[in-house]
Parts: sequence; C-alpha cells; structure tokens
Amino acid sequence: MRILVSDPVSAQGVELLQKEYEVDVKIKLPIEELIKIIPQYDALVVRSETKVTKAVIEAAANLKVIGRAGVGVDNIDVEAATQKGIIVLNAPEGNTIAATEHTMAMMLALARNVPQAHASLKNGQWLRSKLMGVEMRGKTLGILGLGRIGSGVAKRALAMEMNVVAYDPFINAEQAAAIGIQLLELDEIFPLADFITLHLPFTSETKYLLNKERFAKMKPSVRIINCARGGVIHEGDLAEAIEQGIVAGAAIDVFEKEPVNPENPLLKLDQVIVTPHLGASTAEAQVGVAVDVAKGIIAALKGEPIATAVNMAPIQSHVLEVIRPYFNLAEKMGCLAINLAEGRITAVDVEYNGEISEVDTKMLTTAMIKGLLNSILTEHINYVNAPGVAKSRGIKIREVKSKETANFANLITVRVYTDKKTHVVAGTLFGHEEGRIVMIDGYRVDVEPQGWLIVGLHLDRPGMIGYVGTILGTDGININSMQVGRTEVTGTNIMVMSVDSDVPAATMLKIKAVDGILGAKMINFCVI
Ligand SMILES: NC(=O)C1=CN([C@@H]2O[C@H](COP(=O)(O)OP(=O)(O)OC[C@H]3O[C@@H](n4cnc5c(N)ncnc54)[C@H](O)[C@@H]3O)[C@@H](O)[C@H]2O)C=CC1
Ligand SMILES: O=C(O)CCC(=O)C(=O)O
Repeated sequence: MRILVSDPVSAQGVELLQKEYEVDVKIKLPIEELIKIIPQYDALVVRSETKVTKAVIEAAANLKVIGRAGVGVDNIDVEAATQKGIIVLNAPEGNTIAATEHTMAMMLALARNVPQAHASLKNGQWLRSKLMGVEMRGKTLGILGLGRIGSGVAKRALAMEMNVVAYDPFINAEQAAAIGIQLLELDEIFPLADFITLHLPFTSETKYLLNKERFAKMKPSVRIINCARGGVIHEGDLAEAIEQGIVAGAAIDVFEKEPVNPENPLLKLDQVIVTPHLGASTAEAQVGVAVDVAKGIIAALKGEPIATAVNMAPIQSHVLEVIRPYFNLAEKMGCLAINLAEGRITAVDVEYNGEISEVDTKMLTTAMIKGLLNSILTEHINYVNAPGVAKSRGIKIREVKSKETANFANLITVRVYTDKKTHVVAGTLFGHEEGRIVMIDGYRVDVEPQGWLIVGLHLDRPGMIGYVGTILGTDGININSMQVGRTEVTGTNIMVMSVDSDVPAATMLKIKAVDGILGAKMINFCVI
C-alpha cells in the first residue's frame, strides 16, 4: 500500500507510516498534479494547506483513507469522500493545548498591545502612554464554542479571575457548570463581554457568525480573538466595526483565505494583531497530531476500528476499550453467516448478550456487515460505507440486546434471514482476546475464525468423514481440526473442518458429489 503525505507533518508520524507502508512526501503540490498522482495512493495525509476537493476525491481510484493532522476538516470534501467510501479521520486532541495556549497568548497580547509595542520599540520609538492596555481580571470573556479548546480557554481565564460565559448549543448546562461557567444565548453574550473568543468549527451554520449586525450589539470596548476558522467572522465587517470604534481590537490567527491576501483590510489596522495560523504550531502539538494521524491511517488500512473518523459514528474511548477485542470476531462471523446462507438476504439480526450489551455496539454491528458484504461484493466495503451499502441492497439490520446469557459471559449471535432459510452463527471471546465461533446453525462448535473452513451437512452414517478426509488428502489439503455432531434434523449431521489452505472449486465439487453429503460450503476467512 502507498501513502502520500502532501503537507508538512512531523517526522515521527511519517516514520511510523514508513514502518508499515511505502510513503511519499510531496509538499505544495499544485492541485492538477495532486489529481494526476492521487490514483497511485491508498492513503493521503494532509494538514490544512492541501485542499482535498471533490475533483481530487473523484480521481482517487484507490484511496481508502484521508488523514488530517489536526482538527478542522474544512479543507476536505467529507461528503464526497463518504459517498466514495473513503474514511476521513483527524487528530483532534494533539493540538488542543497548543491552540488553547495560543488563544491565551493572543488575548494577553491584544490586551497589552505587545506586538505594537515590540514593533515600535524595534523601530526606535518609546511609546509608553500611547500603548496603554487593559487588565483581564474582572472582565467578562464570552466563549463561542465550548469544546476541547473552548473549555481549555475557560479554565485558564477563570484562573486569571475573569468572568466566563459561553455559547454552545450542543453542550448542556451541567457540562458548563462542571467547568464552572454559565451557558448563555448568543445575543445575551454580546452586551456583557469585554472579550469574545471563537472556538467552533467552520460550517454552513457558523459562516459569518460574527457580522455587522452582531458587532453592533457588542460593548464598544469589546476585543475579539479568533483562533478557530477565518470564515466564522466576516472580515470586512470586522474591519469596519474597528474603524468605527464599535470593536476595540482583534487578535486573528485564521483567515477566510490562507495565505492571507496582503490587501486584507484587517492587516491595515493597528488595533488588529495577527499570526499566520500558528494555533497548532508547537513542537509538541505537531508530534502529537502526526503520531495520532499515522496511527489512525494504519488502523484504517488494516481495516481496524478508528476512534477519530469524522464520517463514521464516533466511538467513545471507554466503549472502544470494551468492544475492540470483538471487531475481528464480528467481521468473521458476518463472513461465515453469509457464506452459509442461500437465497436472497432480507434481514440480519445481531444479538448481544452479557455485559457487552451494555455499551454502544453499533460499530461492532458495522464490522459484522463489513465482513458479510466484503465476502459477496467486489467493491471494497469498509466502516464508512458498510451500513449504506447494506441499506441500498435492501438488507434490514437490527440489533437485539440482553444482559441475560446462558453459557458464556458475552455472546454475539448473527442471524441471517433469507427468502429460503435462517442461518445462525454465534461467537464469543475465550480469555480476553481469542475470538471463537461457538455455534453454527444450532450446532455447538469451537472454531477459530481464521484461514479456511469447510462446513458440510451429511447423512448420519458410517464412512462419511473418511470419504471427505480422503478427497482432501488426495488433493494435498491438510485438515487441522475437525468437529462432527448431530443437527436438529434427525439423521443429519454437520461437519466443520479447518484446513491449512484454500480448497479449489474442483475439490469442493468432489466433496459435494459424495453419496450422503447433503451440502458443503468453503469459507475463506482470509478474503476480508
Ligand atoms: N488555529 C489553529 O491552528 C487551530 C484551530 N483549531 C480550530 O479550533 C476550533 C475548535 O476546535 P476544538 O475545540 O478542538 O473542537 P471541538 O469539536 O472540541 O469544539 C467545537 C465546539 O463548537 C461547538 N459548536 C459547533 N457548532 C456550533 C455552533 N453553530 N454554535 C456554537 N457552537 C458550536 C461544538 O458543540 C463544540 O463544543 C475548530 O474550528 C478547529 O478547526 C483547532 C486547532 C488548531
Ligand atoms: O495544521 C495546522 O497547523 C492547523 C491546525 C488547525 O487549524 C486545526 O487543527 O484545525
């Protein structure tokens, strides 16, 4: 597999990727060049400079995952990626402290005119009275967006004895109270705040959230800090509000167009201090996001679950800890169940019994669907597109949960309903990691879901196992485990054999032709 890194990311992340895959680092690629070479790659790693547009995604014939070394994914067409089944993941935590501290640095620098003082003194001017500042203590800070960075800023502002209020429609009052601040409506913040800092994503909802109309509602002494995304503030309206004395000053790290146009009106105002999108630019943050994104890319390419995918249901870390050991098992159970099934599949039930039923198991169900569909479709099915593909094929997926369990601490049971029959496969973990299939169509087995498996139904009479064993032996296929038992149909037995290699179709035909064999299936667990 090949990975393209198209923005500067820390060497530690690149080295992690190089241990597993071939990696090309190509920075500042013109978009036409990116479109030309992207079909060669399975994964793409970016920061904010590379614009992963629809055209790039359409050209990306082999791309499976796009990793953003940072938080904001507004430079990636996530919708186009999702439609193509490409996982988009980010590294949301590695730069939180860096962006939080940069916000504090910008707020203090703005309050005390640090950049203006620095520049004038270096220019030979000693401007003490002109550069009078304001204190933070006792002032009201309005935080728009109380996520990772917003809440970090809140804690630091409280330590500086500021009054802190916040607007975030997706956070509840208890979460805000836990930090020690009050949630208000947006319009309630404007007349109160001496400082307003933005920490929300750029979306169609937040575009130009601060504009002419909103500046007019603010205290005339208000100072604004933006270390989130440029387009959240209307830059022209802000410049005008500052010129008119409606806003006292602003500290801006991010711009609607980056690199910023030197003609941007904000650059012409003394009351505006600026940095070139440096929020995440600390040595620690760059290592953090590069390592996190590399781990995410490796997991995605190996088909493992990813906690930081933005176009899949998010998994909380405590949930991931519980369900992680079951992913491989669930996927293999999907593969086995679909291979047993005959007829048109109408629905699939996944039942969780035991303690596992108490956590969110949606991603495990998705893993099962992924295993099921990858066994029958030529298109690549992953965690992003599996639920959509199942839906588009009219397969109804249902989760059933019960804390009750009979023989195992935790049990997953997959039922595949077809227009002919229902097939049931159950699995559990032995120890903490070892996935086992423990039931196939009502028959108790103990099968490691790996390699190749033959499942056959036969009449309950002497010699059947011998015939099959002889055919396999003659064709050079080694049996490494075998179980035989009665099914619920009187006179009918089931045999389950693990074999060391793929079984050619010709060998399977010979087995099926044996008098007394009622049916046989070969399951290749290696294909998923
Ligand atoms: N300047 C820089 O270098 C950096 C910038 N960022 C940017 O900072 C911003 C915040 O990042 P995090 O705190 O990590 O994200 P986060 O996802 O933890 O927090 C965002 C918060 O915004 C809230 N939100 C979403 N839509 C909203 C709306 N319409 N109105 C009000 N609140 C809304 C969410 O509920 C969430 O609590 C992002 O835009 C990110 O891209 C992040 C890191 C570095
Ligand atoms: O990659 C960077 O330097 C920018 C970080 C950023 O803006 C983000 O993580 O959202």
